[in-house]
Amino acid sequence: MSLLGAIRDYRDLRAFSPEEASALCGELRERIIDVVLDRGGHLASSLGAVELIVGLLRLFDPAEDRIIFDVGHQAYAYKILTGRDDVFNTLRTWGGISGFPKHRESPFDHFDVGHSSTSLSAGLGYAKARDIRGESHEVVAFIGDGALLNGLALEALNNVKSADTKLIIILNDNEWSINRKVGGLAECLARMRSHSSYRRLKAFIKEHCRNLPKGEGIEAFLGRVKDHVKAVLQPSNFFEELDISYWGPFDGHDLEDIETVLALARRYDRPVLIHFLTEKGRGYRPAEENPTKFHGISCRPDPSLPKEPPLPSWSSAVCDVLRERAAADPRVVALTAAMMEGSKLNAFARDFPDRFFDVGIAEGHLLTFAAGLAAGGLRPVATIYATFLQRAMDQLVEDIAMQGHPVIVAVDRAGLVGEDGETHHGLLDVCWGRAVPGLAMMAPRDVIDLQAMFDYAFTLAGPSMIRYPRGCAPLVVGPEIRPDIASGRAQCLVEGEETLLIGYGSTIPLLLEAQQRCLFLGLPSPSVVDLRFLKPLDWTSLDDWISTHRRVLIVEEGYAAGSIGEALGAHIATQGLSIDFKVIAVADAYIPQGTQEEQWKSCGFSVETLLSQIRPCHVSTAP
Ligand SMILES: Cc1ncc(C[n+]2csc(CCOP(=O)(O)OP(=O)(O)O)c2C)c(N)n1
Ligand SMILES: CC(=O)[C@@H](O)[C@H](O)COP(=O)(O)O
Ligand SMILES: [Mg+2]
Repeated sequence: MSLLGAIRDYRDLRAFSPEEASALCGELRERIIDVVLDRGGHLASSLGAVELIVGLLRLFDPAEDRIIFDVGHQAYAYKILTGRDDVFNTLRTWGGISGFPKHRESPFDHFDVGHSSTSLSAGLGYAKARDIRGESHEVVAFIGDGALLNGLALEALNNVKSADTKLIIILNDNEWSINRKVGGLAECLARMRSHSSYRRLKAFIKEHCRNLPKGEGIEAFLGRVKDHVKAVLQPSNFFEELDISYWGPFDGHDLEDIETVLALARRYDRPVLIHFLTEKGRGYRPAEENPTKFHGISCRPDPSLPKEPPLPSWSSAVCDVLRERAAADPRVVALTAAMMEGSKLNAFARDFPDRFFDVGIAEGHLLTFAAGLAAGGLRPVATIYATFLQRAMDQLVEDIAMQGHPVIVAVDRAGLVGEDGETHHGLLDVCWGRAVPGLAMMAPRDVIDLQAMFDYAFTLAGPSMIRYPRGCAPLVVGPEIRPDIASGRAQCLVEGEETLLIGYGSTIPLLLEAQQRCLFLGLPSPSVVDLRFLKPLDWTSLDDWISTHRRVLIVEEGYAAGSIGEALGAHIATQGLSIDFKVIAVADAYIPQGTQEEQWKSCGFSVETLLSQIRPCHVSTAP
């Protein structure tokens, strides 16, 4: 029987010999590789963290101690070892387990994650709560070298001293974010990787740990560590300056090293950061060689499905537009917050290296930096996933919109995103964006409108937001001829009767499909309208269209609360119109992982749901 198969409980790990523990790491890697190549997921990060997780579970007890992951995309081995091996093959599927820690999934997942750089703040909170409640468990925050460079993590580091509590920080340094990590602090960390004084400190800790007497002597030893730290640290260490003991760097794949130092950390009474060096993708050659490609991979394509020539993704269509604009206008610059790969900006970065900025995982900074670039006379396009825009709403309001800076915020992954699940959906940008004075908001249904909207946004003197979903961008949807985008007009794609179907962006193909199905079923054809502009809304056209229909259905890939539908409903009510009105949007809930299709269906984005709304109207008019 395999070692993994023999484990009934993570506590069994403690009885493993060092050889068995290290063999177990090999088995965990095989399991992760098998499932993730099939299901998709965050392969490279999880492979790199296996020994650290095994070490943690041999030294700490998550039933008592709190282990908090950052982003949570590296925690697959933890899931497997804390009772989820038998369901691990349901990873990221509808009804299966999440790709991220979830406290509702397991009592050993102490903090839900997905967005980065929260582990230190949450860890400090847990630690302080422990102190105030007079408890004595350990709190461990596990953070990657990319996530550590985010403002939130730095704020937490700054707070460690005044919080005056013990926190163990595991820094999992694999030298990568999704792409290479960037910035001055990244370089500072890189220097620590090789600085000889840190190596001497490591040698000191290892040597003394081995001979550390149990119980007695620990305080004296720790005093010596402190003195030694002072003696060897030249130049000053960023973490030590913040009053956080820095230990390392250690080999994050050497279980003996890991366990030695974790054992010491348990007995230490101060906040400590332990710097481990790991290899992203460890144990799977393609991922070791290309950690960016294997950071996150999709599920294996179904071989029974016909292979259609792939359409460009929305992200690459945007990159094409930006390259074209940048070639024509030297003021155009493009920005990302650590998502160059996902936002498909590689070609822009290659063609315009001086006009491309990856600011690291720093969404707030991204938007204020863009505001400064615009104020300085450039035409910045800040690309950002809708979910991560949540981190920067303040900057969108205060630094961009309120001051009227002509920044284009290109909102990628707007809507339901599939397998990453609830932490990664972009369902709030419309409700919030709509409320921001002075912000123009658009949503293209195809590449033609995408180009037109960017062209138009570049002519504006103020800020704009263009939202598009995860997935492929259709080249043309509906009529190719359309109202000039500068008119701000919505477009009626199909003139029908009785029912008016309204949508924008991703929901337009669905509305057209429903309209076609009505024709097929012999029902009256509904009208179909694409809003194109979410702010300002084209009220004049809408009033005309609404007044000639008996039923209005608006379908939006965003939360219903604060939706365009909500505004439309209020408008219809104030006009005192007697019209059947319904909003199909995402209900007041978090939508779990699954395919985008499954999530769409669960939210009522299906032809069947639309037909069920359209039919009663028809039935009521039947003789
Ligand atoms: C707020 C936020 N911005 C961006 C991301 C996307 N993202 C997920 S993992 C990651 C890289 C994290 O690097 P690191 O912490 O070093 O972990 P590694 O993948 O190297 O293990 C990024 C940018 C995110 N999850 N949250
Ligand atoms: C963990 C994380 O936040 C990213 O890796 C995210 O999963 C990327 O999503 P896409 O696959 O949509 O680029
Ligand atoms: Mg990293």
